[in-house]
Amino acid sequence: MAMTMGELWTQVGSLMATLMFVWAIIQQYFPYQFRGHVQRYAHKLTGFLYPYITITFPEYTGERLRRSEAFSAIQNYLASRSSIRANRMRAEAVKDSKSLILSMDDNEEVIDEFEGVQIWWTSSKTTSKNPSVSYYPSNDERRFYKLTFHRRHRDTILGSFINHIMEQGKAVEQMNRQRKLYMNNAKNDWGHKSNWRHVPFEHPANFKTLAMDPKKKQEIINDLIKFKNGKEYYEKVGKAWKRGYLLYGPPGTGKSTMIAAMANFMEYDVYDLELTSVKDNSELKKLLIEVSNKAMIVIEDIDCSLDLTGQRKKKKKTEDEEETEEKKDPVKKAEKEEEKQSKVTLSGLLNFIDGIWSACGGERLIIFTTNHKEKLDEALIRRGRMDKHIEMPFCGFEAFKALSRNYLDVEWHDSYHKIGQLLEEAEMSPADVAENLMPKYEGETMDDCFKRLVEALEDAKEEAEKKKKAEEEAEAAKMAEKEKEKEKEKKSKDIEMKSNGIGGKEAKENGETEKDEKN
Ligand SMILES: Nc1ncnc2c1ncn2[C@@H]1O[C@H](COP(=O)(O)OP(=O)(O)OP(=O)(O)O)[C@@H](O)[C@H]1O
Ligand SMILES: [Mg+2]
Repeated sequence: MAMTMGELWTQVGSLMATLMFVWAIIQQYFPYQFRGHVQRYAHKLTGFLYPYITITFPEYTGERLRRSEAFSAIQNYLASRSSIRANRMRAEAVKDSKSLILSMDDNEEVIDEFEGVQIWWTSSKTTSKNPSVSYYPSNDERRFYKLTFHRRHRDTILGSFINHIMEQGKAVEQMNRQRKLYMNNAKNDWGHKSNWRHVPFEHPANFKTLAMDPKKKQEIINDLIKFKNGKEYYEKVGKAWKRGYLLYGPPGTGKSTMIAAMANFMEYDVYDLELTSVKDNSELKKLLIEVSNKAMIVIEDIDCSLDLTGQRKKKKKTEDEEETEEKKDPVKKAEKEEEKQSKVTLSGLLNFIDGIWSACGGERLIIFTTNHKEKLDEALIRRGRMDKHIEMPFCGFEAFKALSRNYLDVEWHDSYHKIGQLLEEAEMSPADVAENLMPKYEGETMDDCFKRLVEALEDAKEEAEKKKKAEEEAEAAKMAEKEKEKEKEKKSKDIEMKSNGIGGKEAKENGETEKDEKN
């Protein structure tokens, strides 16, 4: 019967112990010069008797005893391999991980397989005999994983298996990682080493509950997947691995919700950049350098962030007017102060998006949102900077259906036809539709919610009609005014021409008399 690995080890282990004991005695009697030769022969003999290779991965490495990346990767890799779970496991809360990591307990052994090659993993620990005082908790207890395989598979293991476990382990770590929402520190926020502060990112938005045209949604999902898997492609075409999205549309149409859904889908950290808190272009650059890979940099309401458009301040107010306004509204005053202090320019921002520094690090999405796309500088949103422009429109019928599925768990209702028609005529944001669909008190029925929505849509329709009528009237008045102006201009031109005509004749006559006199 074939010997199991455990039995083989027991036998080989006792043989090795005997050999080591004999070797320890022998080396006492050998002169120093011969000891190297004897050691070499001893290793050869061991290799002959024990055809397995072992690799040890200690938990802490280096002088400062940092937790080894390889150890963590193996821990995650083994935890993800359900087929090779050990009987005794230990659960650990690892820093930045959103769930407990289960790994095999000390002195456990599991069998793994890679490309038909059998591999043995053991987890052990050594305890130092001279415990010393240290800041590092595991200084006297060193854990390690040991990988054992037959020496005939050396190339497979060293060539591809080690890379495979590192990649797999890191991917699992990425999935288990507690994602973070970063925000840039205000200039006067002293005492922070980093320019970013963070909190756990726990937004529940996802593409399933995001209400929008399904085709458009799928297109965005496909675009994101292509980007995520596009490392080689970006390398091939010589482009930095980043992509810009511009989300535009009226308030409450789901731009911020879309950002959260994207971040959850991609499993990226989110860096919410408040441009008004950035002192100048060089501070902006510093912030960029600190952004990690697999991240999403978001600048919300880009048209309001800074005077990047040159058009934002529509009407110049007099200093007196501004002063009285600021006195009345302290928030406005604070905003004004911030604006005065921030010297980030359009070119600084363009550099931030696709300057040479933006390529330091990969797999990043840059997202801008705005309610007024037309106000933005063309250079800021051209393809290459903002590669994909996504319009978030008022609520359409498909988006409404998704919202009623989310909020009321319903696929169809008698009022759907009417609501569909009203949505075409009235302009209502998904935020308003959702608010009307949400039950307001215990026992409020689905019918009540739909009734409320129909009423709200009818009001909105009326409002939209009024607005349209007012706009048409204003347009007509403007046209009439223009016509009047034209008429007035024409009249004054006619008068001018008439008077010029007479004047011209006189001038001609005068000119001729002058000529005659000369002759
Ligand atoms: N398309 C949508 N799908 C699902 N929920 C939505 C959608 N649009 C809006 N909502 C709901 O309305 C609320 C407001 O939406 P959100 O903050 O995403 O709008 P916005 O477009 O970012 O608005 P603003 O331009 O004012 O920042 C969200 O909390 C969300 O619940
Ligand atoms: Mg928003």
